Parts: sequence; C-alpha cells; structure tokens
Amino acid sequence: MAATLVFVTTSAHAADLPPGFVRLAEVAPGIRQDMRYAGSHNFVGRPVAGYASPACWLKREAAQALAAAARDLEKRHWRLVVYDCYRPKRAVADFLAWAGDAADQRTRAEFYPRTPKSRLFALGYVARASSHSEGIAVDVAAEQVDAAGQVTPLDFGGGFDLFDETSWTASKAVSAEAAANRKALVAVFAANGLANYAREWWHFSLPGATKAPAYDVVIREP
Ligand SMILES: C[C@@H](N)C(=O)N[C@H](C)C(=O)O
Ligand SMILES: [Zn+2]
Repeated sequence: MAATLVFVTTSAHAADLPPGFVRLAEVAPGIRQDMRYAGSHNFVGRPVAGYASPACWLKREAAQALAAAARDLEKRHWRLVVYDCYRPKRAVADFLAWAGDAADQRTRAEFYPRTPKSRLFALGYVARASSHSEGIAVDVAAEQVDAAGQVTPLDFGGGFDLFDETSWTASKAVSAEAAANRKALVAVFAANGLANYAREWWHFSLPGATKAPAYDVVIREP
C-alpha cells in the first residue's frame, strides 16, 4: 500500500514539468534561486505571465551541467544564484507587449537607462524565440560564501538584466575585478559545456541541446 502511494505521488509530481525537465532544487539544492520574473524586481516591474511559482526548471542535461559548474565554483567559495531558467513562451509574449508600451518607463533607471525599450529585442537583449523556452538556458550570477556562511556579493560590473553595452561580457567599461569575475564564471561554465552569450554576462546555454522544442507550460509548483 505504501509503495502504491509513493508511485502515485511521484507520477503526479513529474507530470507538471515538460518532458525531460527537472527541478533544479532537486538536482542542485545548493544553488540559490532568485527567480526574478516570478516577482516584481525585473525589467517589466511585475510578475511575468507563466511564472506562477518562483522555481527553476531546466532540461535534465542543462541542470546537470549547471550543477557541475556549481561544484567547480565551490572551490573558489562561490555560490551560484539563478535568476531565470525555463521561460514559458507566454512570458516572451508578455515581454514583447511590455516593450511596445512606450508609456511605461517605470523600470528604466535600473534596467535600460541608456537603451530605448522599443529596441531591446532588436539589439538582442531579449529574444523572440528564446533558448530559455527550451529549458537549456540559464541567467546566473555568483556570490562569495565564507567558511562562517557570511555572504558577500561579487562585482560583475552591473546587475542582472542591465540592458546596455556595459553588460556585454567583454566590455572594457567595467572594473578589472568585474572583468575577472566574468572571465572566471565564463571559463568554469565553458568547461562544463555551457556557452556564454556575448551581450549578457549572466546568460548561458547548453549549445549541444539546441534541437529541443520550446514549451509554454506554466511554472507552477504543487
Ligand atoms: C531577458 C534576458 N534575461 C535574456 O535571457 N535574454 C536572452 C537574449 C533571451 O531572451 O533569451
Ligand atoms: Zn537569459
């Protein structure tokens, strides 16, 4: 009887995710999740369509690559922080509608101070067909955690989703420390099969998995 109950629970749980997807919390519980599009601290300024729960879902191969990168970075006492993982297609549609509303400039100072919001798609800062929707991309930074558990933010030369040229990974406009941190993150991710996107130091994807279909399953945890 107990075995039957366990089977039923597991099946219902797994059915909520697109096929081949896993919850990052189950693969790499040590990675901190700050799922920005499920809340209001993002460039849209409110929860984005499709994010009913603040959870990181990824294709299994991408989650495993991310977990391996996180293990390597532990040697530097870095802990990864993910901001976005799988992104439902309806979220991209929400981004597009937001970009077309020139009257709403509420988040400009933090996220696009030098770039018109109408140009964010054309300039490559937001994709119409995103590898996030395939579950093979992740937006990520890192923080330093010392032996006593004290957390110190690392300088990457600007925040997540700052849409301008200072966020280009090779930008010369950032400090030497920020440039070195970007380089270290990119090197460890590359060693684990995750490629950086040159216009966003925080965006990585698993290129070997690009045949994956895009999904529109809402992120909703039981
Ligand atoms: C919107 C930003 N976080 C991002 O992920 N940009 C890339 C280009 C994407 O939308 O796939
Ligand atoms: Zn991204």
